[in-house]
Amino acid sequence: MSTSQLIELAGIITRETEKLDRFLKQSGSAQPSFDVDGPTNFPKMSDEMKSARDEVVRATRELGDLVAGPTENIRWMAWDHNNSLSLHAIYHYKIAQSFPIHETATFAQIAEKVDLDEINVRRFLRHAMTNRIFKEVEPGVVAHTAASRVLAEDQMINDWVGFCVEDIWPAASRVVDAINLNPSASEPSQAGFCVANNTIDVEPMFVTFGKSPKRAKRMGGAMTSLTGGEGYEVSYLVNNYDWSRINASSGTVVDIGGSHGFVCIDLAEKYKKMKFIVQDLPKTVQSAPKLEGDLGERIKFQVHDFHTQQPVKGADVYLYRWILHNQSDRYSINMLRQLIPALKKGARVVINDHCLPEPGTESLWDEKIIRSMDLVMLTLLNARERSEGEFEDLFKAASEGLSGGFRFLGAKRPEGCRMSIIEAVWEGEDFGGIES
Ligand SMILES: C[S@@+](CC[C@H](N)C(=O)[O-])C[C@H]1O[C@@H](n2cnc3c(N)ncnc32)[C@H](O)[C@@H]1O
Repeated sequence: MSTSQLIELAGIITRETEKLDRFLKQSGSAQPSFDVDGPTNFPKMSDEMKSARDEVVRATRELGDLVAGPTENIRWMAWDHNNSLSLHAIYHYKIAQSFPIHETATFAQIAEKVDLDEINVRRFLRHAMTNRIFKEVEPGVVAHTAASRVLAEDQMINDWVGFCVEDIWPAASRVVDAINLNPSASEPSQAGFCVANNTIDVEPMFVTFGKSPKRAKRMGGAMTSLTGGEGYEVSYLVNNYDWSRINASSGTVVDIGGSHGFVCIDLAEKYKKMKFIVQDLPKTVQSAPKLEGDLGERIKFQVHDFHTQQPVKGADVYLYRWILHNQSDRYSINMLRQLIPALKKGARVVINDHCLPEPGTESLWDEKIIRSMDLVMLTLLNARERSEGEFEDLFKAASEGLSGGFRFLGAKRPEGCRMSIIEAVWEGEDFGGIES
């Protein structure tokens, strides 16, 4: 009798889990645990161990889904929002912070502390406990777990949860309405977020957040929590692009939407001859820290709206990091066109963003994260993540009607990195002029 898929998956789980277990023991690392004192993250590990861990996650999910069957899976998947609901209540009422992590509290004590009816405290927490957030150590008595401890102690995870449950979730529930109203889904002020916030055709999310320091700060923390994780380090961009070629000719990089210039600072520390212009909106440029000495000499800040014509002519690289995924195709194409009057022949446009994989080329879990990111961009801004082919299409559209134009050079994802480096070269007319 041939081995069934179930047994095959179970075999993978056993084999790969044994590898992980050996690694944890040999490295003297703590065993994973749901206990309040359990580790909050898996320890750093080699690529081989990372792939063992990925296999355990993939195979256990696949096995679980197979034995549950499609009807059950769909039935309960459609209830996923209840996870957001109990998490929202915990976030909103600061329940994780309501009693010390090594102590217990009754539902009644928590209710009094957070000023919420006991029946509601009980039902939110008993639901969250099914996700191992808190546990009931004896009837009516609650203790922390590793997960509730993270909520109690990690401000950035709290920001992430708050942004997801209070900003993204209500907006996601209005995306279909937003598309029905405006099927092209290309205007940032017509996104699901705007329907949910009564700002449709009034203003995009960033303007709404600009009026609410609390929401803006929370989104900042949420982004730091996401992009501060493994696979998002600036070092991947610094170490996986041929900057030495630009450095050799003391070339210039324009970092468009470059915030406070931290990418350019890292590049400038490694490449001593390169020069940089960091462009951003007035408020961001004004609040950028003053750079001293050599860094101050080589890194300049400039106010520039990237929807308007590029003022720095003849630079070697125009860099967009975490920029184009905030824009629909219509706006992205316009932004690339706005570069053209500044471009010299051979100038490079470098994009550092997610690049959607071909379907089925990554684990379902990794694919789900990146495809969810694409849905979130739609939800908040009518923007999108793109595949390599879709990036190429942007450059083709920006070159339309021009002789030469952009030649797409491709996308590459450095090993271990979640983002890709996407590049095109300008082969149209030389508009470089004098570098400003
Ligand atoms: C997601 S952040 C990316 C920052 C940085 N490039 C990085 O790698 O983290 C987007 C940046 O674009 C800037 N920005 C937004 N709209 C802009 C505009 N119209 N013109 C120039 N910069 C803009 C924001 O102020 C912010 O610094």
